[in-house]
Amino acid sequence: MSLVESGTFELDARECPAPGPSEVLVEMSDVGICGSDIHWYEHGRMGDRAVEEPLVLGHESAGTVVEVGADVDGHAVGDRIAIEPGVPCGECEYCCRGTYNLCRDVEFMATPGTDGAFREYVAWPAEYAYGLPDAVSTREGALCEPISVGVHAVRRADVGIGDSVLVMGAGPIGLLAADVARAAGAADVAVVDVVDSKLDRAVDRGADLAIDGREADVAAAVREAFGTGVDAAIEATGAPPAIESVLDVTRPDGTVVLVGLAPDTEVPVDTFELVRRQVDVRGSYRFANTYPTAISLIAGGDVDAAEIIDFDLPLDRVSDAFERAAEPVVVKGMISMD
Ligand SMILES: NC(=O)C1=CN([C@@H]2O[C@H](COP(=O)(O)OP(=O)(O)OC[C@H]3O[C@@H](n4cnc5c(N)ncnc54)[C@H](O)[C@@H]3O)[C@@H](O)[C@H]2O)C=CC1
Ligand SMILES: CC(=O)[C@H](N)C(=O)O
Repeated sequence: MSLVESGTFELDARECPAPGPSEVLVEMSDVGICGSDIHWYEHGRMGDRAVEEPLVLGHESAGTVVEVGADVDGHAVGDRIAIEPGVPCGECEYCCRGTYNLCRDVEFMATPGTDGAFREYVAWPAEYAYGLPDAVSTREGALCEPISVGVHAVRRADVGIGDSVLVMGAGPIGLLAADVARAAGAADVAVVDVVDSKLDRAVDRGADLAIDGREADVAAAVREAFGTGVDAAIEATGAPPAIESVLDVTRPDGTVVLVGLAPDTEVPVDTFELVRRQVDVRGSYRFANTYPTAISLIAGGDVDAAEIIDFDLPLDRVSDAFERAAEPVVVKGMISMD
């Protein structure tokens, strides 16, 4: 199923790909709809990149191996796997350092030039396919991708035992990052959002404090609850007012990790305050070396991946699914390929 222009998907018949020697052929079963898929669907472009050829969307995916390339070890036909959607060049400075999320030549699913996972079969490098244990369904395994964004952000935030953490935004990234922060040892987790049902959901999932960003002065609410501020804050909205206020919620020597992405986001920054309070402000881009951790977090019950899913629809209802996934109350929509 390809996006041919903004708002239009078309079913196109393609040959089943043949896996290369180091690839596995995967029959897809579950694919999540990410905010970036919705952005491509609604606008047909992102920044300076546009959909000029039909593009298969979907990069949160899992399925079953149906064929293995001649050189593949460690995967067999019948294995259920989650697919890591970015394949880096493996040769640049960042790949060599292990921060392959920063590779400039990465081929990332569902971006122009690299088809995504809303299709029956995907041939993918075995190195970026991860076996799922019995305790993890393919539906949950597909969500290793947004969980990985959370794992990377929590690592960037250096969250440790006993820490207090604020997560701005209770979308999929925020809710999953909150679970990951708890698993990393956070003793107190506060979540901010501007949608009632999402605040309720954060509390149901274990947040100690839910702050309504429409009503509260977030920094004042944080200080009331946590004294001089939280140890770490993770921004997962991309909304300028939230970005502005997240810079003011940590204690002196705290860490703010910016995950939220929105084109052309500019916010006023009081650098004097950031310097005086010695705040670390860090970006967090995609993820590297996170899939095994994401799988263990689901298997161990630390991250409730299934709970964030609001609906599953079949591939032939992909347009309905995208319209529904874009509703502000929806956290995660999935396409079920079976
Ligand atoms: N850095 C990276 O590698 C990645 C960044 N992202 C970005 O992270 C952000 C979060 O992703 P999703 O959870 O998928 O997005 P989402 O749009 O589903 O969730 C954002 C949440 O923020 C809430 N929100 C909006 N304005 C707010 C405000 N002023 N205060 C508090 N909450 C507010 C919304 O109600 C929503 O629940 C997006 O900007 C996305 O583009 C997503 C994946 C990877
Ligand atoms: C990592 C992501 O999920 C993001 N949507 C992206 O395309 O970078």
